[in-house]
Amino acid sequence: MAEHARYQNEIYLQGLADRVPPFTTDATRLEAVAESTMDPGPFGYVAGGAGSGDTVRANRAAFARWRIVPRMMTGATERDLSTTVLGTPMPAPVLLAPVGVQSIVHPDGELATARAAAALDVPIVLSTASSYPLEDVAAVGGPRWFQLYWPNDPEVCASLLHRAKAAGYTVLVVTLDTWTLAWRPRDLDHAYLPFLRAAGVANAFTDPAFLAGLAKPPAEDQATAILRWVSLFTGTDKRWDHLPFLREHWDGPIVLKGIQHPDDARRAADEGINGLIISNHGGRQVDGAIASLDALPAITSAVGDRLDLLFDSGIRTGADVIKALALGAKAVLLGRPYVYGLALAGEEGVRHALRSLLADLDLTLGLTGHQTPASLTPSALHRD
Ligand SMILES: Cc1cc2nc3c(=O)[nH]c(=O)nc-3n(C[C@H](O)[C@H](O)[C@H](O)COP(=O)(O)O)c2cc1C
Ligand SMILES: O=C(O)C(=O)c1ccccc1
Repeated sequence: MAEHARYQNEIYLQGLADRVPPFTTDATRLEAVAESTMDPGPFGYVAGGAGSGDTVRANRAAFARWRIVPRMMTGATERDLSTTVLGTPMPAPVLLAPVGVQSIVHPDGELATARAAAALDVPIVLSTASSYPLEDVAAVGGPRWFQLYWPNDPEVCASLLHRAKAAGYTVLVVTLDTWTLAWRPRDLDHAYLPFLRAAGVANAFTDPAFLAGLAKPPAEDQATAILRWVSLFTGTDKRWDHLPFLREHWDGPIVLKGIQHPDDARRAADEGINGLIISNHGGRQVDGAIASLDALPAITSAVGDRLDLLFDSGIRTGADVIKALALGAKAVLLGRPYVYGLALAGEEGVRHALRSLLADLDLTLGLTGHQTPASLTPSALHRD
C-alpha cells in the first residue's frame, strides 16, 4: 500500500478536467505565495524569526548538508508509513505543530486546521494560545495533543490541564523555549503583537480559574483581562524542580518542546519525561542558535533509547522528513507550511499542504528504497 502517494494521481487526473491544485505543491515556495495575499502584520508574524533571521535560514541550510543515498530493488513499491507515538496511532510520522493565534490568518483558525487534520487522521498539537477554546477544537474530533504555555498561576495551570484532559487531549507538550518572546524585528517594525488585540486568548478567557482573578469579565474590561493574560503567560520562570507539579495534574505522557542541548535531553530523561521535541521554535527565539537538525544527532546518541524524540523547525519536504527520521526522530511536526495553507485556502488549504507533504514523503521514502519509516537509519544519509 502506498496510500499517501495517491494524491499525485489525483492531481494529475484532475488536470484532465482542467483543474489544478489550489496553490503550489512546493512548500519551499509557499512563503512567497502567501506574502502576496496576506496582510503584512500577520504575514510578518508567521514568517518572521528572531533578530536577523539567521536561525530561520540555518534551519533550512542544515537539511541541504545531508544527502539521501537511495537503495534499489528493495520491494519499496509496498509501503506502510503508519506509526504510533506515545500511544497515538498516526497514518505517517507527521503531526501539526502547535501554532497560536491562527485567527490572524483565517477567521476559522484552529477549527479549520483541526478539520483538515482530522479528515486525514493526522494529530494536531493545539496551542495554549489558540483562537478558539480547546473544547471547541476537540469537538471537531481527530487525534489531539495539548501544548502548554506554563502560566505563572498554578490554579490556571491546573485548570487548563484538567480541561485538556477532559476534552480528550492525550499528550501534554510543554514548550520551554518561549517563556518570553524574542526580539522580533518584523513584528516590532509593524508594532504588531496579536495578543494585545485579543487574539489567541480564547483558552484563558473561557477558563474559570483565569476569570476568577478578574474583577470584571473580559467582555466588560478587555484591557485588564489582556494584561492578566500577559502577566500569566510571559516571563514565566520555570525550573526542572517544577516538573512534578505537571505530573500531579497530568496523568498522560509529557513531552518537552524546545530542547537543543544533549545535557537538557539527559536531564529530561532522568526526570522521567516521555518525549522531547527537538526544536528551536522555527528560528523564532534565539537568533544565531544552532540549526535544529544539527542538534538532533547528539541528542539521539544521548537519549534516543530512553525517550521518544520528535523534531521540528524547517521541515518543508518529504526529503526533510526522511533526513530527520534517519537522524533519530520518531516523528516530525510541520509548522509554517500548513499555516500558509490556512491563510491561502482555509480548511482546504491545510488539507492540500498536508496531503502534498505526505505524498512527497511516501514517494521519496519508496524511491529511497524503504518500506517503512522505522527502517531509516543514518546509513540512508551522506553528510556533504
Ligand atoms: C505563527 C507561529 C506561531 C507559533 N505558536 C506556537 C505556540 O503557540 N506554541 C508552540 O509551542 N510553538 C509555536 N510555534 C512554533 C511551532 O510549533 C514550531 O516549533 C515551528 O513553527 C517549527 O518550525 P517551521 O515553522 O519551520 O516548521 C509557532 C510558530 C509560528 C510560525
Ligand atoms: O509566536 C510564537 O512563536 C509563539 O510561540 C507564540 C507565543 C505566545 C502566543 C502565541 C504564539
